[in-house]
Amino acid sequence: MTVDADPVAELPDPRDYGLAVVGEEEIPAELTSLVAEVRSLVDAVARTRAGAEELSAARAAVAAAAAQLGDGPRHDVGTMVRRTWDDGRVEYGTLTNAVSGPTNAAAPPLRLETAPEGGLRAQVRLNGTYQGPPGLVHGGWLAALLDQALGAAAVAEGMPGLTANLDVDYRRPTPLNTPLEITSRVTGTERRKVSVAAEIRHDGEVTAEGTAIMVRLNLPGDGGA
Ligand SMILES: CCCCCCCCCC(=O)SCCNC(=O)CCNC(=O)[C@H](O)C(C)(C)COP(=O)(O)OP(=O)(O)OC[C@H]1O[C@@H](n2cnc3c(N)ncnc32)[C@H](O)[C@@H]1OP(=O)(O)O
Repeated sequence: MTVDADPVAELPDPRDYGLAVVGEEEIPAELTSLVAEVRSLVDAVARTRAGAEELSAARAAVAAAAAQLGDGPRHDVGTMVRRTWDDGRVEYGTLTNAVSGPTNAAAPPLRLETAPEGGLRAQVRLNGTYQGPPGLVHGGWLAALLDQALGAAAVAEGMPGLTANLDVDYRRPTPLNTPLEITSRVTGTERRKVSVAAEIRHDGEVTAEGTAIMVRLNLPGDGGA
């Protein structure tokens, strides 16, 4: 595929588009650990065999926690989180992104990093709440993980866009509760189309792989058509 679209030199500040922005470093450590607790709680609730008394006590404790946070201040839906990479690059994602939002307890604990060989990589372990077939990750979640990694690869190259097309191949069953490696990279650009590829591996073997066309957002000063 021809490469005829340059990445934008600097991504615009979402605040210029009316979106609130929170710096990743501003997320309190207490919130990060609360999110981790809630993820464990959801898994525990999904598989508990506790008796009625314990369940009632747990429900009351959860209701108390919900009441404590329920009336407090909240970020607006659409709030962006700003991430500053070691080399000074800045990128934005949604704070409560369904697949990697750092404050979203319903999202897997996915954090993509720059890979030494180019593109992005992450290690993630999916608990029982991501289950499809017995002991295996649900294919919809695998597609979601690939979509996120694919989109983030384009963002990391300065070419944020929306997924126009996503192809997923499931090569092998993907187990729960074990480390999975996710990799992604840009493979080409053509006008506003950014081609991206990603894989999920377990024990070094590809269990799922995907390709996508991300259509770049029309941003001021970019090289897109
Ligand atoms: C750190 C943070 C990381 C964040 C990562 C986020 C990852 C998550 C990504 C998502 O989940 S995005 C949400 C799911 N996707 C959407 O909601 C997109 C919905 N679709 C649209 O909004 C529009 O269809 C779209 C923006 C994709 C394209 O509409 P446009 O009017 O802007 O573009 P246009 O139709 O002019 O097409 C531009 C080029 O893309 C091509 N194209 C459009 N749709 C296509 C398609 N489906 N398949 C292949 N190519 C496609 C089209 O042929 C054309 O190619 P050429 O330059 O060669 O002429």
